[in-house]
Amino acid sequence: MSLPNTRRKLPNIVITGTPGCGKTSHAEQLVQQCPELTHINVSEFAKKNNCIEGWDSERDTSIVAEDKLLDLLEPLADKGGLVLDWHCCDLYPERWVDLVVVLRCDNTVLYDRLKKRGYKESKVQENVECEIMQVLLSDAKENYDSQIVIELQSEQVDTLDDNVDRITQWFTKWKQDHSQGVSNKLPS
Ligand SMILES: Nc1ncnc2c1ncn2[C@@H]1O[C@H](COP(=O)(O)OP(=O)(O)OP(=O)(O)O)[C@@H](O)[C@H]1O
Repeated sequence: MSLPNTRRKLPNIVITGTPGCGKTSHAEQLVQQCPELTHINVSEFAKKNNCIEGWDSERDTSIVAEDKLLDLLEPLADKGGLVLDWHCCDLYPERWVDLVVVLRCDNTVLYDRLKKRGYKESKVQENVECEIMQVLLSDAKENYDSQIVIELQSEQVDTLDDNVDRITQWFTKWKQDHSQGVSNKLPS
């Protein structure tokens, strides 16, 4: 098992969940509250950096060249302080990741959000079924230590605020713990 790199001064946070659950809304609010963190919308990052290798017409979505994407993200992840916002979470090496936030959403609310986006019915259904089957939660638990995986509901604006406050508290504590750890290890 490759453990997180404790030499980083800032943690890396993965925000995952079924499309429409609120990953980008959470990530944007989190970096507003914690300006030391950098939000990476991984899907946009992949497009901007030519990491798209095709189109999945059945799923109506781009196919991402994951190896190339990981090579580009690696130096950023080594520095730390990333908020990685994408529905996939099982591709990042364990050593990069300090916290995995899995956002969950009520099926009816999610259905309405995806419909509002103009997604075709089959894509809406596929995503709602993915949420019902807890696919992203299972992926997170299978790929990372269960102690760093947290599940948060994301139906209302109030809960979004509460969730971001909780992640901010975790971030502040992580920094405190690790600054003590680093100073303890300094040679006399
Ligand atoms: N907790 C919440 N309360 C109210 N509205 C929310 C909440 N979370 C997300 N939304 C709304 O749901 C919609 C989808 O949110 P968002 O784009 O953040 O989801 P996402 O998971 O990043 O989607 P994608 O994976 O497709 O990028 C937006 O209109 C957003 O305002």
